[in-house]
Amino acid sequence: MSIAVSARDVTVIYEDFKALDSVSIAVEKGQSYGLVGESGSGKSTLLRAIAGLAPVASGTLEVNGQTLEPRRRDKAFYRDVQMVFQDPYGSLHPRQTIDRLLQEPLAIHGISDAEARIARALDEVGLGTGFRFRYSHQLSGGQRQRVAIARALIVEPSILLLDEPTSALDASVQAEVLNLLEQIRRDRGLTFLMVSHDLGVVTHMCDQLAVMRNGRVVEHLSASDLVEGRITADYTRNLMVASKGFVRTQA
Ligand SMILES: Nc1ncnc2c1ncn2[C@@H]1O[C@H](COP(=O)(O)OP(=O)(O)OP(=O)(O)O)[C@@H](O)[C@H]1O
Repeated sequence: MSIAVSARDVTVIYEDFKALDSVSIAVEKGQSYGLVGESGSGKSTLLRAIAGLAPVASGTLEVNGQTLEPRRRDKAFYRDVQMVFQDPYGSLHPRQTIDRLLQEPLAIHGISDAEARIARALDEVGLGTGFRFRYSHQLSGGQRQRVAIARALIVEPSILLLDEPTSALDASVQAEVLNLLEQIRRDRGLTFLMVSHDLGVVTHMCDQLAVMRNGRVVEHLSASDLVEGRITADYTRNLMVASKGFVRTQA
């Protein structure tokens, strides 16, 4: 099995604060990998380090077999690795139409068949072309997050970095968006690296996970390790108690 994303002994230091301390993970191609831990444990910092947005002091990052320079990413990387953020209000300009928001990444990457791609992306996220000329401020939180996902998908990445993609949404909308993401992952054969503070969400979505605390990985687990109780760290047990449990989703 080939590796899509690898971090080896990655340390990130903000001024004098060590936000990541020698963190290693390996995400296989096509896998859905979770990063879980309480607030401030370093989950988003790891995603940002992969995206070239955090000051990596030491260690090695690789994407699809290519070693990444500490803070430089080439254009092909920004097409192949897309991020979806927690806040669908902050990440989409409210005064732009959905059409404009979807055209933007196509223009950045010099992709020409906009009509077909916009129609496909809107269909894939369950919005349809009727939404194309609406403004993002006219949409609900769940609809906005669908647009954010469409914006990531429209350039045909192989990897999605998902930073708490549903935690700003109501529970029922959260389940719908998680189901949608899982469907898209399967249909497109994508690799997911997904951050959540909620072990229930990660267990539902991910095959493998790393439990993080104070900038370190406490343990690496598979989803079945969790379900069958093969846990070694008390910290992970406490997270399980604090999590909402499994997110109930419709098939
Ligand atoms: N730009 C920055 N400058 C200084 N410290 C930072 C910066 N970004 C993050 N940190 C610190 O690094 C630590 C890890 O932050 P990070 O955002 O990765 O945590 P997290 O696990 O994603 O938390 P949350 O679930 O609250 O988003 C925190 O203590 C945070 O205050």
